[in-house]
Amino acid sequence: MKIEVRQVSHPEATKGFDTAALRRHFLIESLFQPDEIALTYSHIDRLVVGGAMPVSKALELTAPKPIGTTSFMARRELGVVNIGGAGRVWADGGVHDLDAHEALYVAMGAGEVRFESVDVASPAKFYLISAPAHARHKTVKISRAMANVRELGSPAQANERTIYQMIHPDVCASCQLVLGMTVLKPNNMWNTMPCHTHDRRSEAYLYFDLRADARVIHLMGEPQETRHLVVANEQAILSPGWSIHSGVGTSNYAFIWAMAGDNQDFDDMDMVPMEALR
Ligand SMILES: O=C(O)C(=O)C[C@H](O)C(=O)CO
Ligand SMILES: [Zn+2]
Repeated sequence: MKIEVRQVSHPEATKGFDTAALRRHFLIESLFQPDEIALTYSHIDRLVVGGAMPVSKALELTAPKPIGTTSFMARRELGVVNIGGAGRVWADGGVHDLDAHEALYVAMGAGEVRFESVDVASPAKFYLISAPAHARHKTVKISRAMANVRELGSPAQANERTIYQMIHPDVCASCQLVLGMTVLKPNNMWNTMPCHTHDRRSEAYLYFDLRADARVIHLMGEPQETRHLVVANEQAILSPGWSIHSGVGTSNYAFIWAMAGDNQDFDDMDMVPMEALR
């Protein structure tokens, strides 16, 4: 298992970052490595973001030093979304089969967590996102059918998309984590525009189902001081509370968003008027 620690960047420092520094601080380029769990520990809301890609063996989620407890789940909750072939997750004493686009909420105190692919020829790719937790809820599998569905956007704004809220107070209880998947309708390229910030919560995006030769131009930064990251398929971005998080693809794509912080209110956003963006 690998883990990289990223410190918090102040918005005033971020203004002076060149492309390489912006990418080093805010972009996670390689989450899915065969037979590896690759994690990034970010000090924004102590989010742990990563991927587990079991191929020839099962992979166990252990607790390296930055986690600070004897087991990973001792004082944390975990969201898992499979974006690959069929897979299985052992957690909380049970086995949970996860097909593509299915999610699992793993409760604090779940004990050992292990990941396995059903078919070596089509390995599972488990996206992982974890936040500190203070209470034990239920470990629950969330299919797309169980998600809270929100339709947003319009063809005229090239942003028609479906939001599947999966770890959300209307679907399952969690301490901090709120997680979902947004799927752009064909020929619609913009996500989260008009854009917003929410200083009460940090967020992470994992872009996926993007063609290998396509990119998402992800917009970040304070609304009056925007920067961009050029993002490839299966790469993730970290979005501190002060930053907008929006993107436009050169081709169709989907993404998984996840948040943690002071509240779980999806609609608690500070919308940025278009004329304020710089
Ligand atoms: O398509 C969107 O808009 C989103 O998915 C927005 C994210 O869910 C978000 O930023 C929630 O705060
Ligand atoms: Zn947001």
